Amino acid sequence: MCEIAEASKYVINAVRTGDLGVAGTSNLYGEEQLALDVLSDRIMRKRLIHSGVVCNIASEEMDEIYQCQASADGLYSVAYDPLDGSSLVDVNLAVGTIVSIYAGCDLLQPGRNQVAAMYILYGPRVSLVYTVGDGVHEFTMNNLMEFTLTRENIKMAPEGNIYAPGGLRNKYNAGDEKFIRHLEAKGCKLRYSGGFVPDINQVLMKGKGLFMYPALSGSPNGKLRILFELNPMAFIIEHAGGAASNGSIPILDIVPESLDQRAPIYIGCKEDVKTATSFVNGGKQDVNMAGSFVNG
Ligand SMILES: O=P(O)(O)OC[C@H]1O[C@](O)(COP(=O)(O)O)[C@@H](O)[C@@H]1O
Ligand SMILES: [Mg+2]
Ligand SMILES: [Mg+2]
Repeated sequence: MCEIAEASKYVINAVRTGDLGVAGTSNLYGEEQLALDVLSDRIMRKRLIHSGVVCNIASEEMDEIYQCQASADGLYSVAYDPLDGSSLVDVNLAVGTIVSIYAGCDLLQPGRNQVAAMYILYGPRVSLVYTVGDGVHEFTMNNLMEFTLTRENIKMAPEGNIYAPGGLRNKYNAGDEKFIRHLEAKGCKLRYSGGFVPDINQVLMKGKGLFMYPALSGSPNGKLRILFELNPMAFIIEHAGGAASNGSIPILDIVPESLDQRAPIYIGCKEDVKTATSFVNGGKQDVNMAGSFVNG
């Protein structure tokens, strides 16, 4: 984890001053890679190899698992998104690195088996949030580029009034649309940046609210990736007292079958996630066209 923290210093340097162009290659999702995606991936991989404690690595920007060492003895495997939200760098919005860590060599395990998860947020300040299953803690980078502890044992309220909804709303299914109307009728504030790391960080640090990226028409599994994005964030949010669901089961209980598997997600305060899933599953509440809601 210290090696990852070190790597983030090079990633933030690349974000601040690096080439904003495309790399001319595409990743395993067929998405065009930016030069910054490729560089951040290389920085992370190099540090993880250098750590000497990693056997397998998988990343959003690599086509297959990279084996650092063959033996699993006392070693860890790491899945990561080196530069989440990279298409926001050119408009100077916040981006981040997301990391998931397992003991041994197997990366296709339910997220609940993670031994640690962390993210680094490159915003106006650089912060690092992690859990090893014993509380969620935040470090902030100081002017010497050292991380100092700024918040310990971060906890979320049972429900909140912020929502961050991803995906085109005209592609939402009826349950998700009703849920959004329910939030609007309740007076919740829309706060969506388009970067998963800052959007999750906001919900976690304010301690209230929910992020969702639901199934869309034509994309039944939404957009976000289980291994590189959803599992680490779900692990952190659950350890802060929140919840994360794909609409039916906890994200952390999904057994992944492939590296590139995606899932819909509702993540944040426990009660908010519960309400979201009840709407998605055609629950009790209904909202009329004017936006006020009625029980039915
Ligand atoms: O542009 P949309 O559809 O709102 O999607 C936003 C989501 O896509 C992402 O940018 C995907 O991540 P990458 O930049 O790593 O591809 C997330 O950070 C964010 O939550
Ligand atoms: Mg990503
Ligand atoms: Mg990415």
